[in-house]
Amino acid sequence: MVSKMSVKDQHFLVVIFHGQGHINPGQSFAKRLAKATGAKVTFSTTVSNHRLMFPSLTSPDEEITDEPITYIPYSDGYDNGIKWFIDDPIEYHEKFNQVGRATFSSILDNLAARGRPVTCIVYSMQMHWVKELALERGIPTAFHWVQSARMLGLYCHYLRGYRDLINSHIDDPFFVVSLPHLPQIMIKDMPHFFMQSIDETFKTVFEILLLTIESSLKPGKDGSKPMILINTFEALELDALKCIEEADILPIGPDVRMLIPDGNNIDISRGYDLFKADEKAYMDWLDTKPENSVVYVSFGSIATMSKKQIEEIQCGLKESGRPYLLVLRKNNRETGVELEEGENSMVLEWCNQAQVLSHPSIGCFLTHCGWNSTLESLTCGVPMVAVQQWADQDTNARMVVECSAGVRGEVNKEGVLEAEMLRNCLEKVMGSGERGLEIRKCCKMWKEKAREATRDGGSSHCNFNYFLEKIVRLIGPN
Ligand SMILES: O=c1ccn([C@@H]2O[C@H](COP(=O)(O)OP(=O)(O)O[C@H]3O[C@H](CO)[C@@H](O)[C@H](O)[C@H]3O)[C@@H](O)[C@H]2O)c(=O)[nH]1
Repeated sequence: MVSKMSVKDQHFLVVIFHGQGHINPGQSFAKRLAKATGAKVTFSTTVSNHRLMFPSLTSPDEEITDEPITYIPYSDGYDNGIKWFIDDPIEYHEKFNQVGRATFSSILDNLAARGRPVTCIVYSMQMHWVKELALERGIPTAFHWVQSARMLGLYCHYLRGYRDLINSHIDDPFFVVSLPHLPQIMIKDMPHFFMQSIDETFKTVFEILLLTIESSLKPGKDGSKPMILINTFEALELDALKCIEEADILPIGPDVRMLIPDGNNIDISRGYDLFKADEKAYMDWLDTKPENSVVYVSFGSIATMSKKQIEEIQCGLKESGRPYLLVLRKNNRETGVELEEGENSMVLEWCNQAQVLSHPSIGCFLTHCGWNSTLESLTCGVPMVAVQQWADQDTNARMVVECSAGVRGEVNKEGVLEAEMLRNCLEKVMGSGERGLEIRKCCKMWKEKAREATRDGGSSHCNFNYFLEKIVRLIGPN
């Protein structure tokens, strides 16, 4: 058990790369940290994201305290959010490395000058310079990996000797690769960053990603083993967690919005989002629907869908005869697609996904398999139809099928999930056939295991305490 007397005097700084997929697990982790320790916790993301999270501030870059967390933004050099990092990644990352590093460094100086020196930094993807700054200043760190352990394992194997094997078979999608501690995997199910045909955009993003992983594996200033906190749980990825020996690998998840830290109650309280939730009374609408009847559709905060894809999805959903809740962000609406709404369908711009997935009427999640969505679905026991797009999503979709939490919606040659395929998938997952029964049984099991992990004495709870104990050991009592 961690001595609260020593840990509560610390000041944790959780610093996050921009994007909803990073901000959500980061915020959940920060809240959990504050609740478990009573220590000061500061959360920092880019100015442009801070402005979206707090749109009504008088001064847009203002520090804000919403107990128990204080929010202080750093700049990535694009405070108006004009250049999103994949529009021009080379220019973005050049500026991000300079401006981000400098402004983040000033935050550390300012906090120290105000008598609130940071004693531990938890940082996320693409931010290799945080580790460098922390090493210079002797501040202990932990890397917060917000994707699956399997993904981290794949990247580490790629870095540690398997790059040539993977690259030499990259054009053979069905070639099966065997890697230590991971299930055999076909080339087509590997992270799309491995594909040599990817353009410069993704190459740069990938290089920075690898750089961050490499730097996260460096020991601390005192030679201590580095710590990697992973947003997953042991029961889901026991083997994959053994891929890396150079660091303390600590699965501490699921860090999802609906779980109260260290408890098994449901906390539907909102975190701060980059998008405004739709004002339609969607939760009331869900209340009118029978248990396990509604299909929830969302493709996360980045993916865009073609007009054809949206039409096919709407058509498949309508033909399935099942009620559906479809999230389509503004950029998807600009395709000019006609949206159909009626008694059995609702289209939203954004919602509180954790709250929606926790509603008993939800029977299936048609998802792009971003890691947060995948984990949220598992934590809520909702079966999935997986239609992956990029990055880690192929690998996540593969895992969904392997752990019988859903099926994959195969796309046609144009990359479109056709209406008929969608209808069949929904029938497989929600229908009365054997496969559906099996999937629903497994989803209940995953829901229980995910919650078990974060309860007192659960594996994630113990790993979280190990992290706190180690930090206190590294810092020494104040
Ligand atoms: O209407 C919505 C739609 C989404 N969400 C939330 O937004 C987050 C979306 O995250 P995720 O499912 O991971 O998708 P992306 O936004 O696409 O995340 C990016 O970042 C993830 C973490 O690195 C990767 O796994 C993904 O592949 C990558 O696209 C989740 O927490 C959702 O609950 C809402 O709250 N409301």
